[in-house]
Amino acid sequence: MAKSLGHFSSLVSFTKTQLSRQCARLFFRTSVRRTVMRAVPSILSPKARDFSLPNPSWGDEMMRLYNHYNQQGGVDPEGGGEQGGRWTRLPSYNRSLKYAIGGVYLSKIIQSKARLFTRNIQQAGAAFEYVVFYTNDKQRCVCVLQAGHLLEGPPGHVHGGAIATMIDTVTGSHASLLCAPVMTANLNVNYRSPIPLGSTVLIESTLGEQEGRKMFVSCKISSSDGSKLHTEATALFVSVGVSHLLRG
Ligand SMILES: CCCCC/C=C\C/C=C\C/C=C\C/C=C\CCCC(=O)SCCNC(=O)CCNC(=O)[C@H](O)C(C)(C)COP(=O)(O)OP(=O)(O)OC[C@H]1O[C@@H](n2cnc3c(N)ncnc32)[C@H](O)[C@@H]1OP(=O)(O)O
Repeated sequence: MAKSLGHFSSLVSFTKTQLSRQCARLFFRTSVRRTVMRAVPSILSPKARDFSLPNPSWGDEMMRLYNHYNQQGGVDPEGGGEQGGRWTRLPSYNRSLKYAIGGVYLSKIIQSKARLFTRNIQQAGAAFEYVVFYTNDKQRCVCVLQAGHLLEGPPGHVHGGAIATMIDTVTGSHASLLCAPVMTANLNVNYRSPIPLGSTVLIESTLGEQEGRKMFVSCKISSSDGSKLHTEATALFVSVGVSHLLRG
């Protein structure tokens, strides 16, 4: 009896040692993994950051318009609600290719360090803060843009190149919704009135004619209350094969 008890207690202490070793190993592995994950979250994080969600840099006007379009069944303030006027938010990542279906391998082949131009400034609110919504029928898109202080052109106002960038981005995203991948073949911009730095504006994109691979899109930028027209533009997008992107 005493012998079998001794056997039992040595078995327990052996199991305890094994368990504590395993726990220590597990703890070590977990804490190492946690440290690595903390150190390089952008590489290992399984979840991509969606830049079109609110962040603390968004001002009252940006938030008001975001909430307006984001509400389920939110309708166009200009009354286009019946014609596909429900708005859906378009997620936005800084690696559009990587997060497209089948794009993860292409993004490695093309350029692993590539980041979307409008989403690569670290400081929230410093440059392009924007969110794009599209209608059910995908005929229209609206973008709410808050233009940060790094986008200055004429003193106190937004740079024309930054405005053209946003027009290209919104109309390009719009064309991509219907036929990705696309490339801008032509962009015409008429600057009607300057956009104050720091202001929130609306960029509206409307799909025009579609002829084979060609998609014509028109666009206007107005003040957030719609009272002032800032910019008008037309764009032509041509849908391309993936091989066109690989050719360089
Ligand atoms: C799995 C992959 C997924 C990838 C996509 C993933 C995600 C996308 C999602 C979101 C994207 C996010 C944000 C979007 C942000 C920004 C968008 C930015 C887009 C750009 O910033 S992009 C850079 C600037 N862009 C270029 O760097 C283009 C250089 N260029 C070329 O690459 C070629 O030039 C091309 C492809 C345009 C055409 O070349 P091509 O050989 O394919 O076709 P071709 O020449 O035959 O033209 C076909 C028909 O278009 C007519 N046509 C052509 N060009 C014209 C012009 N300028 N004016 C009037 N008509 C024109 C022709 O007259 C003919 O018309 P027709 O058929 O009637 O004869």
